[in-house]
Amino acid sequence: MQLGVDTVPVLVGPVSYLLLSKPAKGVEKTFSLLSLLDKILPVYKEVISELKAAGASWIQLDEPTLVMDLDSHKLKAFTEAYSELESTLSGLNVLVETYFADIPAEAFKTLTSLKGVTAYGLDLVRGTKTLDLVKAEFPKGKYLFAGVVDGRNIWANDLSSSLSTLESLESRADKLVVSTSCSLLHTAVDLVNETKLDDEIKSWLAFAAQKVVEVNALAKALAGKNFLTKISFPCPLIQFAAELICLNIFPFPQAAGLKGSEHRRATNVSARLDAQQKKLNLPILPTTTIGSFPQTVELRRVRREYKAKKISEEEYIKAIKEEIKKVVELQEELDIDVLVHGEPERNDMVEYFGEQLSGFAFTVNGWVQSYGSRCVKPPIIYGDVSRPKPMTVYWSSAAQSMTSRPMKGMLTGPVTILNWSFVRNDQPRFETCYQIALAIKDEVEDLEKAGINVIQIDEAALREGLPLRKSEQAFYLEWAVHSFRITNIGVQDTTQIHTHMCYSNFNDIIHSIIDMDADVITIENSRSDEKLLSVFREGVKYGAGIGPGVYDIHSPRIPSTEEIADRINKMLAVLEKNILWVNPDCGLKTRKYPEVKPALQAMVAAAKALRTQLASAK
Ligand SMILES: CN1c2c(nc(N)[nH]c2=O)NC[C@@H]1CNc1ccc(C(=O)N[C@@H](CCC(=O)N[C@@H](CCC(=O)N[C@@H](CCC(=O)O)C(=O)O)C(=O)O)C(=O)O)cc1
Ligand SMILES: N[C@@H](CCS)C(=O)O
Repeated sequence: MQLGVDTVPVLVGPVSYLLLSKPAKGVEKTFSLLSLLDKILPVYKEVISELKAAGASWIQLDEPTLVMDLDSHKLKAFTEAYSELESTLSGLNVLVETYFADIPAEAFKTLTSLKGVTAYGLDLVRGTKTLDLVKAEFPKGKYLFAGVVDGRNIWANDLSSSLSTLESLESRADKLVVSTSCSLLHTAVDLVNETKLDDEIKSWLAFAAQKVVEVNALAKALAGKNFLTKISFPCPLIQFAAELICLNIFPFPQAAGLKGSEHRRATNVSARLDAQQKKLNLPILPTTTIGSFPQTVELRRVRREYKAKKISEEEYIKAIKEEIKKVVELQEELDIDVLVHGEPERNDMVEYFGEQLSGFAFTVNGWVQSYGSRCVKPPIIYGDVSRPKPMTVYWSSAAQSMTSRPMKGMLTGPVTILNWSFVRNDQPRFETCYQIALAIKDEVEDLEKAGINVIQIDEAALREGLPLRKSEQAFYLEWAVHSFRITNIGVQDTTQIHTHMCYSNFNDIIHSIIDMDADVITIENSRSDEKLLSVFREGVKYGAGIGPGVYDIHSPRIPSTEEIADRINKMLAVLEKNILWVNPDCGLKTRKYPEVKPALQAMVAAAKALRTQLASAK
C-alpha cells in the first residue's frame, strides 16, 4: 500500500483453518477441531482490526471447505463465526472465497447469509453447477466474484464462452467482478519466459501473467459489450479448443474403449507371490528402497550440461552409469535384497517420462511450488499420448548387469503422470489416463523382456486426485485403479509388480489400494505417525506384499536400529510376517549420502535382527 498499490490482504478463513487442520499427536480421535473456534476468533479480530487500521478497504477470507460435503453442524460453525466477526468486519468490503468444486446448495445458502460479508467468490470452472445456484438466487447489493478464468490449468481461456457466462450473470448479481477460479499459485508464472515452446502450442496457453490479462480483457469486454473488437490478444486464444480437437489425428480407440471394462491379472495374488518367490528366493522381511538416491549437485550439473550440449552423449552415459554403479555397490555393501538403480538420469519422476512420450510439451521455466520449498515443472499434455520407444529399459538393463540381485525397474504410473501434469481439457481425464496406461504397459512389457523381474510402478499421486465431493469419488477411483491394473495385465505371474504411494491419508481408500492388485505396495507410514496401521488393526485384510515405510525420509534425522525394529514389530502385530517388506517411507532424492547410508544401515540391521528373532520363535 505504501507503494500506492491497492492491496487486498488474504487470510485463510477461520472455519476452513480449523477444518483443514490436524489434531496434534496423542489427541483423542473424538476431539472436535471446531471447538477451538472461540479461541481463534479473537486472534482473527485482532488481525483484521490491524489490517483495517493499516488502511485496508477490502479483505479476502478463503473458505474452500465450503465446497466439501459439510454436515449442518459444520455449516452452523460458519454462521456463528461470521456473526461473531461482524462488528470487526464492519466498514470493510469482505470477500469470502470458495474454490475447487461446485458449492452444494446448503453451503451456498449458508455462504450468502453470512453476516459482515459483502462479496462471494465462486469457482465457475470446476463448479459448473454453481452457476445454476447463482442464477436461481443471489443476494441484492452484494458482489459476485465470478471465477471464470481457470487458476489451476494453463490453457488459454475460451473468452467467448466466459463472456456469455458473465453476461448470463449480469441480471442476477448487480455487482459482478471478473475473477480467476482460485489463486494463481498452481499455474506457471509467465509464458514470456518460454523460449523453446512450439509457437502453435504456445498460442493455446495462458500462464499466471496471461490469466490476469484475460480477466482484465473480459471485464473490459463486459463493460463495453463488444467482445471481439475490444479484445486484442497476442495469440489466437479463442481457437485453441478447436485446434486441440484437430490434433486427434491418431485417435486411440483402445484407450477410449477401456471405460467400464475390467482388466486384471488372471492368477490371484497369493499364487503369483508363490511363483515369484521361487524365482527371487528372498528372505523373510525383504529390504528395498523406493527408487531415487540422492540427487547431487554433480548429477544436476551432468544433466544440465548434456541438455545444453556441453558434454557429449558418450560422456553423459558414462557419468550416469558410474553413478548407477556407485548406487548398486552401496546397496550390495548394505546387503539390501531388492536393488534400485537410483534414478540419476531423471530430472523428475513425471517430467522425465513426459519428455519421452508423444503428446507432451515442456516448459523451460514453468516452475510451480510442489512440496515445501521444492518445485517441479509439470509437463503439458496437449495431444494423444503414446510411447514412441522404450524409456527406461536401457538404464534398468545396465543396472541389472551390474548385480546378481534383483534390480527393480522403476516407472511412474499413469494416474501420477496425469495428476502431476497440466492436462488437456477437451476430453475426459480418464481417457487421457488410459492412453498413458497403455504407454506404460508397453514399457512394463519391454522391461520384462529385458529380464527385469521386479517392476515398480509409482502411484504417489493417486490419492490426491480424489474429487472433493463424495458423489464423484467412486468413479475416479474406478478408472484410476483400472488404469494402474492395465499397465501390468500383460506380465507373467513370475514378474513381481510393486507400486509405491506417499503424501496421503490412505485409510479411506484402502479397498481401492487392494483393488490395484499389485504384488507388493510400499507405502508412507512413519511420517504420518503410523496411522496406516490402524486400518489393519480395525480388521482390513491385506494379502499382497506390503512395506509400510520404516522411517521418514523428509527429515535429515538418522533413525536408530531400535526404533526401526520397534516400528516393524508394530507392523508384525497387524500384518502377516510373510507379506511384510522393509523400506523407507519414500525415495531418497532429497537427502544427502551422509544421512542415507547410516539410515539404510539401521534399516537392514533391524530387518536382520527381526529375521533372527522370528526364526528362533518358530
Ligand atoms: C514426490 N514428489 C513429487 C511431486 N511432483 C513431481 N512432479 N515430482 C515429485 O517427485 N509431488 C510431490 C512430491 C514432492 N517432492 C519433491 C521432492 C523434490 C523435488 C525436487 O527436488 N525439486 C527440485 C527440482 C527438480 C528438477 O526438475 N530438477 C531438474 C532441473 C533443475 C535445474 O535446472 N536447476 C538449475 C537451477 C534452476 C534455477 O535455479 O533456475 C541448476 O541446477 O542449475 C534437474 O535436477 O535436472 C528443486 O530444486 O526444487 C520436487 C518435489
Ligand atoms: N520412485 C520415486 C518415488 C517418489 S514418490 C522416488 O524414489 O523418488
